[in-house]
Amino acid sequence: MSVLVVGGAGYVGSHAVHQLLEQGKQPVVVDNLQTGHLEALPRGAVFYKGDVRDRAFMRNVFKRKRIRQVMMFSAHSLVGESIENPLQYYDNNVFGIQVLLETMIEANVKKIVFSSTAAVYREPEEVPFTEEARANPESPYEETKWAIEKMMKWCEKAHGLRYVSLRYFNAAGARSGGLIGEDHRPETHLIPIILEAAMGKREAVTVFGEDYPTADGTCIRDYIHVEDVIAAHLKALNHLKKGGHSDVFNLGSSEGFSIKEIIEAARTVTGKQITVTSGERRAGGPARLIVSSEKAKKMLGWEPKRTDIHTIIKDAWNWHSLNPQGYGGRPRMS
Ligand SMILES: NC(=O)c1ccc[n+]([C@@H]2O[C@H](COP(=O)([O-])OP(=O)(O)OC[C@H]3O[C@@H](n4cnc5c(N)ncnc54)[C@H](O)[C@@H]3O)[C@@H](O)[C@H]2O)c1
Ligand SMILES: O=c1ccn([C@@H]2O[C@H](COP(=O)(O)OP(=O)(O)O[C@H]3O[C@H](CO)[C@@H](O)[C@H](O)[C@H]3O)[C@@H](O)[C@H]2O)c(=O)[nH]1
Repeated sequence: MSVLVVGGAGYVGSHAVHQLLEQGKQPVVVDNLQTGHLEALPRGAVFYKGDVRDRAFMRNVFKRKRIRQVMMFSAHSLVGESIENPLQYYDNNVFGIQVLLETMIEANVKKIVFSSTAAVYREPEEVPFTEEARANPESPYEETKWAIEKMMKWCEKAHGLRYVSLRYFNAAGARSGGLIGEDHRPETHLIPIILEAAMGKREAVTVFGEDYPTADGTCIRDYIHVEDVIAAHLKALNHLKKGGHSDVFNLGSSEGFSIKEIIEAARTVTGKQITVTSGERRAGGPARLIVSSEKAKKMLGWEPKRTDIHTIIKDAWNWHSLNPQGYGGRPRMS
């Protein structure tokens, strides 16, 4: 059974490709490689280089392969950049999935698992928060994810599409063995930045704001192992395959860590000195974001396995240590 993985050469998507193969499924990857890496794809994956917004290209992919289900990862996904370039975000994220859904429906493929974000909620008063918390996107990035969830809902009504939307926060860690991992350029995410400082690739980590209303003044986030994120995607595919209805699920560890706690954990894991400097608050950065994943556990049977923050950082450190230049210069794996 072929599963189309749009954005499968990216950080999160490439972990999906590897897990799909492991489960005996055939991943068919579409990626324009704007932020993804060909070297992240195993030989067993079918790869089509192209843009999801290109209708003719997408029609051709559906013609050539018998695709049954779709996983959608491709997007622009930086909050700050989206505030500066909103139309670029609507184009890649909203128009991108519009073309995907059009070509899926034409090809009579009606099951999709979508990577949303838990940032659609902003900062509810009570944490951890459930799917019932009020959505309140505050940046074009989050707004596009929210709009896509509604787009899929209307396509269900009109065309019988069935979807699962997974809302998560900070995906981190890497597949064990160090073959694939996080390599964003430029890197903006906290854990890889801390590890680059530990490796001496950058002088210091700048903490964005130390005056938040939290115990140590730094932002608290919910970090989730990327392999657990993908395990939930596979459970969601299975839910749809078995005839399950469309739904939205939060994914998280239900535990929050402050920036200073993450830095301290990274010092323990790596045994390296990590220099820290103070910086201004980053735009669109709420103090405390922690989700409840009880619904995904109950309805999808999902159980995250790598919840310990030291394990998450250790797996990321293994990838960084084995690949100090990221994917740069590395041959495609066999
Ligand atoms: N990384 C996180 O912590 C996190 C958290 C919540 C949600 N998400 C969501 O998960 C998804 C994947 O995130 P990521 O960190 O792996 O990002 P990424 O940039 O590593 O991966 C995105 C992939 O999509 C490809 N792509 C982008 N636009 C495309 C287009 N128009 N056509 C074809 N391919 C295209 C890129 O080349 C890349 O390989 C995104 O939708 C993101 O919003 C990520
Ligand atoms: O050099 C840095 C980088 C980050 N931070 C802080 O560390 C925390 C985590 O930052 P980061 O790893 O960039 O994640 P978020 O900004 O929380 O955003 C992530 O989580 C969002 C919620 O889903 C996703 O939508 C985004 O794609 C994903 O990047 C935030 O408080 C940042 O302000 C620093 O202090 N210094």
